[in-house]
Amino acid sequence: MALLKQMRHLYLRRPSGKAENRHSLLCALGFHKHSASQSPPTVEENVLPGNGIPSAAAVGQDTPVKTLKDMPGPSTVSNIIEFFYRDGFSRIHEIQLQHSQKYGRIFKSRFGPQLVVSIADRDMIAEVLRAEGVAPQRANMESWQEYRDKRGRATGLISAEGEDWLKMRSVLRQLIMRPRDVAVFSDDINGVVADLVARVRALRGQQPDGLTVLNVNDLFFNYAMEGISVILYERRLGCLEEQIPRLSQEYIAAVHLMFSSFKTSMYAGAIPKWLRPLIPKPWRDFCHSWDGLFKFSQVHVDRKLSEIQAQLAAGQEVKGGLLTYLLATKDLTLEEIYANMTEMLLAGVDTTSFTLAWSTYLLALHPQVQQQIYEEVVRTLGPDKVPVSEDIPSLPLIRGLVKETLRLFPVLPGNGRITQTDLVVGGYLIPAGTQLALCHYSTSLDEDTFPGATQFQPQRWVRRDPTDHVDNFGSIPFGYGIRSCIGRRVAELEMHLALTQLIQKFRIQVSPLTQEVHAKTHGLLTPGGPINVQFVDRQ
Ligand code: HEM
Repeated sequence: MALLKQMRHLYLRRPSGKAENRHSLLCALGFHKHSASQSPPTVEENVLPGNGIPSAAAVGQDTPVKTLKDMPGPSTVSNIIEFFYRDGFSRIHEIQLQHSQKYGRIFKSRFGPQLVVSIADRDMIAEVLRAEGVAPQRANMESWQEYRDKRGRATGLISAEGEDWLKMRSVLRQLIMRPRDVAVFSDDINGVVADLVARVRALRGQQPDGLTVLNVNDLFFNYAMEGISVILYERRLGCLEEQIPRLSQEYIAAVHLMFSSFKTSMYAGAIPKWLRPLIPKPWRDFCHSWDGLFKFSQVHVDRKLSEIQAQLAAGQEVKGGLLTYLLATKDLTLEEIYANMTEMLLAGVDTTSFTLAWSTYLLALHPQVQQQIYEEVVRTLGPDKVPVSEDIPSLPLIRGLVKETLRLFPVLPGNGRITQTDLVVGGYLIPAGTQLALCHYSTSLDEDTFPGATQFQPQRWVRRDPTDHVDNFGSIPFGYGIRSCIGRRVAELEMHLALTQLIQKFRIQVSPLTQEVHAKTHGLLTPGGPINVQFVDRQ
């Protein structure tokens, strides 16, 4: 990416304390609502052909505005029963659907002291997101902030707010937000895809039928981990090798553990501080998980820094990618680099791997659809050509496959926003500071927006002609607007390149070992059981 001939200002050691260089970016850059400096998605990012969508639901001047008191919703007692006695935490997506059917497209719920307004309507969601200010807030991140204060760590994009967030976002968005920015990673990702294909062959060879890969999610976890590490740390970890190097193995095991314990320890933030001496485990686990995540990133960032310093000392040219660029430019402090690498790793592994696991499952369940996609791939690339990022626009069904998978199984079944001004939505006055839950799982399954909503139809995303598109907030798996997923293009590249090659090389079939797999919520929307699929050679 960047050719750095001279780097005199590299970070030499880890500064202590929190992020430095906080200056009033909001004022200095003169940001205001809908400024040109924001990065609203292109039309192409949120399009769905063929469905006319009315303009966002508006409250007429004369319509009397109702208050939150008037808003329907489940009682606190029924929520407690649903979540604690009926294990609602693993069915949050289903409860979202049930509640929206029972109470309507906007309803309120109370979780202890916290009031949440849920919105399960495409147009109301559009209204909220389109009205966002310059630094939208997703949720209360007090516990994340508390950990960072305690350890003298900086916040990364996920946990930062206000000017800190805006500063980091404006640096990172220039590096990985557009398809052409991530196109440079094509070759590196294809190296990882080659190892994925080899790993599929090796794993199926270990099964009696010579075809089945058990629990593809483990395989895709390793693929996603390897893929994101190549981009974030500019380094291969060996996650897809037969013998994973010991150091990498330890890291993968630690990170694996962290990802799983992390999700449960998320509840640490929900337990009031005064209760911690009585119930210390969640907060202890929460801190422990973050210690591990930060350590992992720090090792790799520090290693890169040492390599660069050695190259400079030897008078060599320094070439590199994202991390090299960040270390060289000092646009972010070293602590901010640690924090962002940590948070991007956290956000970039499970999300991509679950989506890939669901995609292969859906392909296996729908051989005819798979055949159509295969024909498109072979028509466009032939049976052997390795796809690169520039080929993806010519593979609309591969893009449709990813979009349709994320519509049926949005990794984040809901998202949050804290309102920054008073808003009127759906006829209700919602005061500033209210936590909103945007119910993407429900809107993704709305028949009005997606006829045949429960069916798997990647072709529904293919445009019939260039004018065949409308803004669509029914399915926005990466969010929308200035606070949307910064890793979207990276994730898409990893998924498009992997799926294209898997479809090109293998017929993917359901294994007799696979039971029907349902989704469950475990922080993210995950496969509720192992997905075992057969990979049959095409040639
Ligand atoms: C299938 C893959 C992925 C999905 C579905 C996904 C989805 C999302 C969603 C819904 C959000 C919240 C957006 C909002 O609030 O409007 C988000 C935020 C974020 N994602 Fe992703 N993501 C994926 C992959 C990745 C990857 C690979 C990375 C790392 C490069 C990443 C890094 C982030 C970060 C840092 C944020 C916080 C952005 C901010 O607050 O400014 N994500 N993602």
